[in-house]
Order: sequence, then C-alpha cells, then structure tokens
Amino acid sequence: MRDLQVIRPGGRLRGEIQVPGDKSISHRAVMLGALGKGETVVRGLLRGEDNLATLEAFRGMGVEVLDEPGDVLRIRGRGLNGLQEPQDVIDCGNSGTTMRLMTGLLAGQRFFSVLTGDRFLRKRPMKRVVVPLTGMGARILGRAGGEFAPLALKGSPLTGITHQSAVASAQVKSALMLAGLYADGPTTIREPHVSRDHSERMLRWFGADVRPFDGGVTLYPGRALQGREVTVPGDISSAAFFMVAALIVPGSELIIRQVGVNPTRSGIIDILRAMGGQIELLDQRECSGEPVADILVRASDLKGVEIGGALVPRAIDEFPVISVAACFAEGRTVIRDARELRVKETDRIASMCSQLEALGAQVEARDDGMVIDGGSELGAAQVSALGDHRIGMSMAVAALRARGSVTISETACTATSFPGFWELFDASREV
Ligand SMILES: O=C(O)C1=C[C@@H](OP(=O)(O)O)[C@@H](O)[C@H](O)C1
Ligand SMILES: C=C(OP(=O)(O)O)C(=O)O
Repeated sequence: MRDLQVIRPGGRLRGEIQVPGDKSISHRAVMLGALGKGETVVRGLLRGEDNLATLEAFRGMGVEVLDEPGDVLRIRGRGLNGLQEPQDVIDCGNSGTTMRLMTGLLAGQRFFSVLTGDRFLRKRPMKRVVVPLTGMGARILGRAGGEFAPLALKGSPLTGITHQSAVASAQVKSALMLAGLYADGPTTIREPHVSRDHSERMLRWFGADVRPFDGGVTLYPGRALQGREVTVPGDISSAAFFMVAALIVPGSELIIRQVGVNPTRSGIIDILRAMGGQIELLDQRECSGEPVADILVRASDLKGVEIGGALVPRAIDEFPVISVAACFAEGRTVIRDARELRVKETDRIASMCSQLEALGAQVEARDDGMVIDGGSELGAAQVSALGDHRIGMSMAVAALRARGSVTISETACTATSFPGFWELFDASREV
C-alpha cells in the first residue's frame, strides 16, 4: 500500500457508489458468531485491518472461519464456553474496539490470555473497561495499573453489576455486556448519553436477553446465543467522507447505496443538514435488525453550526470530516463536549487543527472541541494522516477545495477501516 497520496483539487462527484461494510457491526458479527451455537453466515463483512485482527483472534481460539465466494464468511460457532486458550498473545493491531470488547469477552473464560496492539493502541485508556470488569470479579493486569495494554487476563467467575460510565462509550457498554453473558446475574450499564447500540441489536438478533431503558441497558445472562445470518450494511462513518466531498464540490450529486443509518450513528446526517446540506434518505429499510437506506447528497452552500451534548456520541468518528465541512461553511462552527476525540487513534482535536492549519484554515483547538471559521482559501501544501485513518481521509476531502495539489503522507493507515478508499475516491470523481 502506497504511503503517500497526491490529491488534485476539483472533480464533481456524480453517480452511485457503495462503501465497505460497517466496522462496528462487522466486529460484533464475528464475536457473536464465534460464541453462538451452530453456524453464522456473514455477508458484506468489512475486511479492514481492524476487523481482520478480530477474526485472527478467534481463529487463534479454535474458531473455524471459512471464506466463500460472493463475500460470504461462514463462522462455525463454538458456543459460549467453547473457546480454546490462545497459544500466543492476541494482537488487536490499531483497533480499540477489538481490545476493549475482547477484554470483556475474555474476562469470564476459563483460560489465560494477553491482549496487545500497535503503538497507537498501547497509548489508549483501558481503565474505563478494566475497572468495572474488575468490579465484576475479573482479574486483569496491565501497564500503569491497568490503564495501558498489554493486558493480561486470568479468566474467573463473574458477578453482575450496575455500572455508571463516565463517558458515553459503546466500547465500555459492549465490553460489560459481553462479560455479563458469563455473570451470575444481570449487568446494567448507564451512560451520560446514548452511544451506538449495535451490540444490543446484535445480541438480541442472536437470542440474548437485552433490555434497553432510558439512560442505559441491562443484559440478563442464561440464554445461549444461536448462530444467525447477518448482512452488514455500508459504514456510515466511511460514507461520511463522500457525503462531505459531494456537499463541498460544486455540481456534485451522489447516491451512496445501502448505508447503515442506525439513529445512534446518524448524527452526521443531522449535523450536515443543520449546516444546510441537501441530504435525502431513499428506500429506508431494515437488515439483520439494523436500519439501512440509500443516501442522496447534492452540493450545497453550508453555514456554521454549534455541536454538543447528545449529538456528539452519535457522530463521534465523523468530527475530523465535519471539521473539513466547517472550513467551507459560511461563519463559525463550534464543536464542544467532544473531549473523547483526544483519546482516539491520535488526539483528533490536535491532529485536525495542525493539518487544517497547514492548509491555511482558521481553526482553534479547545479542551473539548474546536472552533472553525469558514471561508479561508486553502492552499497547496504537504500534510500528514499522522497514522490515523480518519485524519488521512478527511485531508483528502479538504484537498478537493484547495488551490493546488495536496500531498498527504502516512496514508497506508486508511486500510484499518476503509480498504480501497483511494481507488473509490478517484473513481467517484470526474477529473
Ligand atoms: O463500539 C464501537 O464499535 C465503536 C465505538 C466508538 O468508540 P467509543 O466507545 O470509545 O466511543 C467509536 O469511536 C469506534 O470507532 C467504534
Ligand atoms: C476510534 C475508532 O476505532 P477504534 O476505537 O476501534 O480504534 C475509529 O474507527 O475511528
């Protein structure tokens, strides 16, 4: 994979595209498929590096996974207690979702395991799952008192707890629900705002007893998971790059087919519409328990907005590209309550501010967000993805409206969530 991309400005986006499968749903399909009884058939699984890390982890625990033509993956489930002790350290690569969800899933197994990851993941906070899991009876050791990977887990009997999470995080919620499958009583998680609910939906799809309520969710253990068919919709977080690209390049009109539009993930649509973006959802339908639609986007004049509160977790991975849209909007955009951006693959507030500034944008970092004044002309420059996939793809979108070619370095990381991004980016534009 080339680690440097040169983007020439312009090129309307016309016609129809499809983006790869949803990363969050793909992780969960593999995990629950492995823990289910019987076979799970997954269509449209994302083959990004993060998801391949999850697949390898389960192969290493004795789960048979067959790749079949037509984008079909067949997982021979081993049941809740059928995993084998991995012979080696589990490498989660760059994937926070793999590491945090696996920590929950492994806490109640009858064996020893070690989770590690790349230099980015080994800096990301893990106490948010280690502390409540320890409260359930888990035995987990890690660097800095359990804050940083590698994490070593000695499976042990678990008790159900009620946990109030300080952050709205689907990874925390999901880790505790997966551990809760092995607990002796119900596990309840409360969160300050609703985070993505793919785990709740898929656990129910596989037959688990999951009961959401206002402010949280309770998982009742005791039911076996049954292997199912899962069709993975396109990832709205990947579609977001093309949505913003089509909005900011004059003359664009693009349909993105079969995208997941789960309300806990669709904050990007609400935000871009509030900015004046013309976005329509066509043929809304449901697929394996998840809402899906085709998204029609037309180039639009955008205006600045204020974003905060419950909207933030509904668009958490889209802030890098939202900050790009804000550069081309009239007036000021203020992003607040988004401190979580500082503990992603990189500190995404600092990363976007430094790279957009290098292009000549007016941006200011705040402790919990950013202030962006739209309307500055962006110039030709050399920028970097900084090893963070969403930063790299966001800079490619920003380059579409620069005065000259933009060179982006360290771009190989886009394969973690969006293999084939650069090819699709070229193919979707008239240049
Ligand atoms: O559960 C998931 O699949 C994810 C949850 C989010 O992280 P947090 O739970 O840390 O907010 C998100 O940023 C990540 O890309 C995927
Ligand atoms: C934060 C992300 O993923 P993860 O936490 O799984 O590394 C992301 O994909 O933007």
